[in-house]
Amino acid sequence: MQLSVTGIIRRFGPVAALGGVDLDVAEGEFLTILGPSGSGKTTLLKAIAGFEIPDEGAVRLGGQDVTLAPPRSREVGMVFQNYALFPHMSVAQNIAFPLEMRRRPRAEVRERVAEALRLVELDSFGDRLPRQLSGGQQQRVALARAIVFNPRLLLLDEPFGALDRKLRESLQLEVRRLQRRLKLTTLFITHDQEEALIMSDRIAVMDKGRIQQIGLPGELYARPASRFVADFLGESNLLEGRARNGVAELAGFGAVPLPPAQPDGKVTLLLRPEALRIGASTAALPCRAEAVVLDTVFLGQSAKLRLQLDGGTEMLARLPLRPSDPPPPPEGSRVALGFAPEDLHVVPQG
Ligand SMILES: Nc1ncnc2c1ncn2[C@@H]1O[C@H](COP(=O)(O)OP(=O)(O)OP(=O)(O)O)[C@@H](O)[C@H]1O
Repeated sequence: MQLSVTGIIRRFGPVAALGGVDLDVAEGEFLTILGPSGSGKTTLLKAIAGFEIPDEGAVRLGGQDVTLAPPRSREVGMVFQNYALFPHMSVAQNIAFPLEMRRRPRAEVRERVAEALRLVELDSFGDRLPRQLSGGQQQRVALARAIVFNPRLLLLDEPFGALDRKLRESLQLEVRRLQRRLKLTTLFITHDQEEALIMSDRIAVMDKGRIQQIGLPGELYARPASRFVADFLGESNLLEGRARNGVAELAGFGAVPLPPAQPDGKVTLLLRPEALRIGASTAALPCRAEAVVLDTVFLGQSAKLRLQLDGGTEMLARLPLRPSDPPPPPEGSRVALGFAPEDLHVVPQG
């Protein structure tokens, strides 16, 4: 169901955990709130779930104002990082709990629990206790419990935080598949930018109690609206320079052409590490410099290089590697670097 948050403010003493948040999540959309620790993500989720009453602003679900409604009445499913299953109840009893609370008839409970178990692929685990399951399985039970009553909205607060990488990745895909299939409006919280890029229809980047930018993952990555977003989402080279007559003077690279209509004055330019090329392939590029390799990290399908330009500026490059490619240049070697000016993004000042 459509969720709309308008002008939410929540203060704790002198701290404004939320400093005026506006957010619309469309029906069936998977929206991620991405932000560093302390940016206000959990406080926002609590205000939406009904565990925090905001000082100002409103929360609407399907057009209905629920700002002051008790959590139970909102019909919202939630999954947290620490599974929060009832340890003395079986898996099936855990999943049945929200239905029992709603006093659903026994036959319906049985049917819905079986269906939820099937959806999270734990059909044969109904009689086990939570402690007899792995972390990933427990989190799937928590998910089944959150969706078994057909919630109007699903809230996920760092649900994979305690899991190892492989398990995280398979659960990310599983949750996404399930969410699409059930067309569940979902708000997902993470501080992991890679997870946000993998899972989301849209991402809202939060900092200091405010949404700094909201958009499609590709849009935020390619055209961040501020230095903070450029830095927080993905790896970045942020180059400072001065623009004059459509050209910026950049240390090491010389005059670099800027996009049309760029006013004169200070500019911050974003160049993603994968846009920086090194070695022979730079010969035909209009923006070139020389650098020393400070270190090289081999990552399997790519290598990450930290480079230092002659003027002292450090840059990051990411080189895609095929199995037949020669090894990347080692530490201490001198290399040519270059990029195409169309790969630059001018980061708005402010
Ligand atoms: N009950 C509270 N009392 C006082 N301050 C609080 C309370 N809850 C949150 N805060 C403060 O509000 C700010 C936002 O906290 P919040 O938990 O929403 O951040 P977060 O983005 O979810 O962080 P994390 O990723 O670490 O969970 C922080 O500065 C926090 O210290």
